[in-house]
Amino acid sequence: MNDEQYMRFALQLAQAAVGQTSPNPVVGAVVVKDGEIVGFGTHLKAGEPHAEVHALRMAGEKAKGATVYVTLEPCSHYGKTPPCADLLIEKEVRRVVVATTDPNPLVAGKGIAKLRQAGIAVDVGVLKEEADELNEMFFHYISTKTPYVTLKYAMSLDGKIATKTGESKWITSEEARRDVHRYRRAHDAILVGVETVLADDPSLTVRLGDGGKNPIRIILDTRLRTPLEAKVVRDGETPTWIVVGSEVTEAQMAPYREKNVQIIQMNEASITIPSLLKVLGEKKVMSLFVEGGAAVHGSFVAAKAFQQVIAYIAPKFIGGKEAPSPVGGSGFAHMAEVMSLQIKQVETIGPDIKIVAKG
Ligand SMILES: Nc1c(/N=C/[C@H](O)[C@H](O)[C@H](O)COP(=O)(O)O)[nH]c(=O)[nH]c1=O
Ligand SMILES: Nc1c(N[C@@H]2O[C@H](COP(=O)(O)O)[C@@H](O)[C@H]2O)[nH]c(=O)[nH]c1=O
Ligand SMILES: [Zn+2]
Repeated sequence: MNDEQYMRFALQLAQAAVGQTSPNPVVGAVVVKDGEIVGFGTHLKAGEPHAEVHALRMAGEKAKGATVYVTLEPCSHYGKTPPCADLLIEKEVRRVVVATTDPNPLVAGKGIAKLRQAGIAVDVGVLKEEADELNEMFFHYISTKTPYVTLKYAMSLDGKIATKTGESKWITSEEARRDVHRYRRAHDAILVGVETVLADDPSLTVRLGDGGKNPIRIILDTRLRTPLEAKVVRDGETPTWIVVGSEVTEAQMAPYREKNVQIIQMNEASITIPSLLKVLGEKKVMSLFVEGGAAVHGSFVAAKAFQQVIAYIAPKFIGGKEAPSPVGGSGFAHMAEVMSLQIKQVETIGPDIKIVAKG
């Protein structure tokens, strides 16, 4: 096997933990000695050992003089765990192959420098694109301190997200909805507007597909209109945060606090997206899955405050001038102002189409 094949294995190991390591990145590591894989590991959970620690522990004595493949630059700082660069030096590995550097200001090239100062050969950039893609949410968060934002909507072939009477169950198939739940699991938080809560009474949990942890549920609700009997308030499945404007009174909030709902009060009468993202970033929300509805998507698009869009299109016609389309709000008046995206992926899921676009 060559460098790329060993790194591909390390990437697969990292991929296995996607959605479970926040606020840390996913990382995989493989130890090779005389053409034989003698150790491998992945970072499973923030605060637990890093990928390199698991791989070197498994390699034991064979780590000496070995080559180590790791999908992210070995850390060089004392976070919740000791630095991996020091461990690699202590185990006297001969060579380290790194897919991509770590933009975390605490690391950012220091890990590689430390290894080279200790006389260890370091090569950087093997399968860099794949490694960057794997941690694009972490990299965005660690460099902007605001969550990586994914917008998601499901619409009919004629561009409607509900009928004119507000019905929307279901537009897309079970398979497409299962795919959505995998995105819910991979994000720290899921966000909808109070109109969606009033129309669908959604639970916003990860139920279909292969399980995984529930994201925090965030409801944009300027005047606190979320019903107390809504599932997101009373099901206790996962934390619910309701974001309200500055006019909401303590008396209005009290009944929600009693139900362990966290209220985030902005210091503006209306909620602006940039200030919301700043507050969520401070609360260590690294990634945000915005599931609509139209008004909420409208505010994120107007602020151009998202990194990717996942659109599901069902082969159905809903029709009707009043039936809502995915992005509401005031919209751009002129073509010169509209936002251009890049299509990254087009695939069919059951009877539906899925399109991934990047801002
Ligand atoms: N109506 C559809 C969607 N509707 C998405 C809504 O925002 C809301 O999340 C739904 O009511 C799902 O709620 P729950 O969390 O499953 O209880 N999303 C989809 O992907 N397809 C559809 O057909
Ligand atoms: N998960 C991971 C790394 N994560 C890096 O270390 C930081 C977390 O450090 P700590 O708080 O000690 O867990 C995280 O922000 C990221 O920069 N580094 C690695 O060498 N290998 C790993 O497996
Ligand atoms: Zn580390």
